[in-house]
Amino acid sequence: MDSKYASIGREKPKITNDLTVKRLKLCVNNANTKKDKEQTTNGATNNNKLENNFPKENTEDLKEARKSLPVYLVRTRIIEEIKKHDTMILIGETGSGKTTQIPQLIHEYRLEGKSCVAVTQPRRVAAITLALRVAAEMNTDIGSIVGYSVRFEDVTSPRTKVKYLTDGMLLREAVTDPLLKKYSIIVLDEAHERTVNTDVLFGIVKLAQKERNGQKQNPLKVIVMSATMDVDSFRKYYDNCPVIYLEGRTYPVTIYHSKIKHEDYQYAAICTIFQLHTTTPANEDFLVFLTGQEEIETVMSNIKQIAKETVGPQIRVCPLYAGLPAAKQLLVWKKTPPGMRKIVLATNIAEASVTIPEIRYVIDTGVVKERTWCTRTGAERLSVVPCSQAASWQRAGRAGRTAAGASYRLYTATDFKCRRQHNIPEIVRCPLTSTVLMLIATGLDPGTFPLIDTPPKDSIHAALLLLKELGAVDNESNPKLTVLGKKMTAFPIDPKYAKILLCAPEYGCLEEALSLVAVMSSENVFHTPLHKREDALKVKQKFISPLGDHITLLNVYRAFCKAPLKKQWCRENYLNHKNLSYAFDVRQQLLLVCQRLNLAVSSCGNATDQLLKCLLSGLFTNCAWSRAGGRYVTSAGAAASLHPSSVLHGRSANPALVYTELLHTQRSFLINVSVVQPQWLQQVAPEYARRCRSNR
Ligand SMILES: Nc1ncnc2c1ncn2[C@@H]1O[C@H](COP(=O)(O)OP(=O)(O)OP(=O)(O)O)[C@@H](O)[C@H]1O
Repeated sequence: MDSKYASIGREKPKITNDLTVKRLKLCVNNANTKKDKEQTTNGATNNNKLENNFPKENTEDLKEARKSLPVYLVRTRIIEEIKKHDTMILIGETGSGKTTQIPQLIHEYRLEGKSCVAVTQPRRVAAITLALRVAAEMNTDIGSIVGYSVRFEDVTSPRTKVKYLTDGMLLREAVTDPLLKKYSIIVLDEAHERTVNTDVLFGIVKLAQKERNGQKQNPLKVIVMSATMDVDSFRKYYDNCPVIYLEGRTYPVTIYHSKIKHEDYQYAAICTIFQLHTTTPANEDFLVFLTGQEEIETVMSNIKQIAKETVGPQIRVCPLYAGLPAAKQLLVWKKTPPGMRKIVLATNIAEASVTIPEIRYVIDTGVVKERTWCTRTGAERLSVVPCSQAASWQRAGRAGRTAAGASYRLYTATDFKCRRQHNIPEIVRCPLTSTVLMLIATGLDPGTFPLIDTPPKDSIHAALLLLKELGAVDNESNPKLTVLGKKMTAFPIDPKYAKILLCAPEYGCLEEALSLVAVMSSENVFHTPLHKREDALKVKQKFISPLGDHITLLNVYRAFCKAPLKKQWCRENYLNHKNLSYAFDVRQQLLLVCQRLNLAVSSCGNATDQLLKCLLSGLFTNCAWSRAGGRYVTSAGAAASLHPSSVLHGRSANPALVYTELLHTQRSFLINVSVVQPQWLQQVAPEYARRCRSNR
């Protein structure tokens, strides 16, 4: 072993028993119909205090639990290493105690001095639950010594010494404080995730450290952590910094691979759930990885249906995905009564960092929804792809945290071995407009900024061009932020959407623009169950505007706000209550930013032209022009059709449209589309109109 690689701790991890599962059989017993007495937990709470859903544990028990963690057992060695090095990489098994213990130890040994230790997380649910857990372990209120900061929510105080925050939030802090002077130690956790934000943050922190440590004033320590990261790339990036391997885990996790290849992973997941459900004790909960909200809702309704006809403990099914309001996400942590099984259906947001205490079995479908982006056309491709080996290990690591567990992989061992080892960094496959804007706002040059993996040159160029056309920067070659651009950075949303809000006072429609941007920031608000499709479409008619999807969405949102019994009203109108409530929350937050910027909040009433022009002022690059046969061509020259979900689908063609998204599946589709007048483009974005005329 390289002498730079230290190894601390106990025996090797026990996570790699490769066993195989037999062909799964669905266990349904019609003779023993059991009513699912549990009313769904979805939206069952109007209690917005997040911590109320988080189980409270006895302080003495928590102290004992801490003492058994591998990290705790070697704490003095770890502290010595942290004292010795400015930067280090720490690799430790999932559940070994990296994220909850290292920041606490730093504070116990007062290594943070007079300032604070920041611990970044790629996802908000992880940042919140970790802070709650650590506050409980330290027997302190959340928001005092231990706090968290996530988009739209800052639960910290001047006393805070250990702060969990999303990497997006730390990036936003870097805009006003590029040297991150508030922190003496920054822990970059879950480094393997390779989101755009994490990758950019690595660079920001590296530059801040170089500057601060060079001046020998207020030096900064950096600790990079993960269970499954690509150590060589990171080590090279951080100038061959030392790597500490921490061995040992608290409980073993047995891995089972499917013997056969499954054509339908949802079906295989349901079969596995019921096979385990009928053969394991009720207090052993399940965590199932799926790819998105719609899939989770389908599987959830199947489980509830099958459970009615199956012998076994009562079931509570809990969804967990990014679009779910935070208070509802935390219902996953609420304890079930004895004799009831919890089945958590989650996207990859539950893949890293989180501990859901009673989870004993992970059911890993082995897939993830991944977005890729085409620089030339602006089309996004959303596809379900096999997840990396690192992701599979992380998923398995959600079991075995408070007792021994197992992970059932619904793919074969051979399939696993053929998969890529690590995630493809998001930075090489996603649009970079927000990132480039943030870098410029922080005073950094996007062209020379140090990144672990360099994005395609085209992506940076496309981002700079768009920012120039949005009026956020003055030019593309040596970009400086304009006054408008500076205001855009105040909004935690895509610069195109921020531009819509900033232009809205000019069109007298900020009330409506806020509602529309909030709904567009949420997942689909329409709920169209397959077996009630006709009914749902009939009910939808009353909201439909002949001008298209945006005004239709606004009609839905306005009606939702007026409805006294919102949940019932949503049910009757085939609308998704969760997503509309989320939009409501987002609108409140955006309104606060608008008020801070002194924007005039007026309403255009039914003057929809004003609102659509305003929409176009942010989305002018998203225009499509009519062609023969009901087809359209976008300003960037991509041929596309209206998505069947659009209210304009099947109606006569319009000369010009504005769309929210261009999605490529088997074909290219325009999603969320409205009718605009062709001459409006010239009025709202004359420079862009001239440039794209050649494509029409
Ligand atoms: N909310 C919680 N409820 C119960 N136990 C918890 C909770 N959070 C943490 N723990 C306990 O602390 C252990 C360590 O958790 P921690 O998140 O620090 O591990 P980690 O090494 O960072 O894991 P990962 O790499 O998966 O993020 C867990 O395995 C579990 O035993």
